[in-house]
Amino acid sequence: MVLQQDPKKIGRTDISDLDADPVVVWQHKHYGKSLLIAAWLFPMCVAGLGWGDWWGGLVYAGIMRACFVQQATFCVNSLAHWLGEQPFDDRRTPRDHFITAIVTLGEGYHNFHHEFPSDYRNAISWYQYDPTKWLIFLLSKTTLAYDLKRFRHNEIEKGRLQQQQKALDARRATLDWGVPLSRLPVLSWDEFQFRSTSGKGALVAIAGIIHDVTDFIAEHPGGRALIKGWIGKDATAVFNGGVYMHSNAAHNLLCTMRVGVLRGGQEVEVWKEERETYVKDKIGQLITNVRPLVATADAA
Ligand code: HEM
Repeated sequence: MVLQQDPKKIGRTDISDLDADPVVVWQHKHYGKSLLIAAWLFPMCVAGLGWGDWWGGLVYAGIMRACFVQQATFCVNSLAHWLGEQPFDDRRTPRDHFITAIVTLGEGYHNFHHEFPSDYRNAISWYQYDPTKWLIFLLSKTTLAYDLKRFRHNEIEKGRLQQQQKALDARRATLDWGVPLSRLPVLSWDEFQFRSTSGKGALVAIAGIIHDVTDFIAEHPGGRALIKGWIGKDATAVFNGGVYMHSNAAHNLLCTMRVGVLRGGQEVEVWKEERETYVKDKIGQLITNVRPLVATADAA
């Protein structure tokens, strides 16, 4: 910011969008004059015409700029890396924060700017304080159209959703979802049945996963008999609507009882038989009467 850079060394940036924008081109051409008017003459006239204090306005404008605006601008490189969140990408350091935005006239929503550097905005939501966004939106339709074309709403939403997903994943990791499938032993169907009958736990297979329900039999809201009747068997269908469509909470509870995975996936015993679980469709073909399975394994 304080040294004259050699463009040959640092390379050039494509500013065709800015060149195409009459407002930006006008401001660039009349930079010195607009600076004098906006930074000095305008505050001087407000104080002079309003209260007859011409010098006061001038001094105030100078002090404000020296003490506040210029210092505040550098908050982008300090506060913005310290306060707030990173709603678009957490690999880059700048963060979004309302306080920093107020101090820096909108620059505090810097995380967006780093993710989409060619978009002129810092903040994108209407309620976020970014005067540049409002000004350019009002004055220059061309810049807006150019940027929106390149950085579609879709891409911005993806970034937002990813961050929300990360936050959810972090919360999710604090809860017990049972032993991950990858760490469970793989058992054959015969092994599963042998263990169930030889007193090595009350095992029930559901959706290809073996669960030890020993401690839960007495607590089962559907009664002991129903759950006991499925020890050593595949209860996928009955658990998922064949007898009772269990809630998400029941699926989550089930996950905490996992002890193994069935080799070859699930054996849906009920579906092998032609029982009342099958109904005929309009053209007379047999279709299953059981509602679609809830992916129990997904809970992990
Ligand atoms: C194997 C592990 C099982 C677990 C962890 C389990 C868990 C639960 C839970 C938590 C409920 C309360 C309602 C809900 O949250 O959906 C429930 C209700 C029920 N369960 Fe199970 N269940 C299991 C197996 C079974 C089996 C194999 C059957 C049937 C063959 C069955 C039949 C029922 C019925 C009929 C109810 C409803 C009780 C009522 O509302 O009066 N459950 N179960």
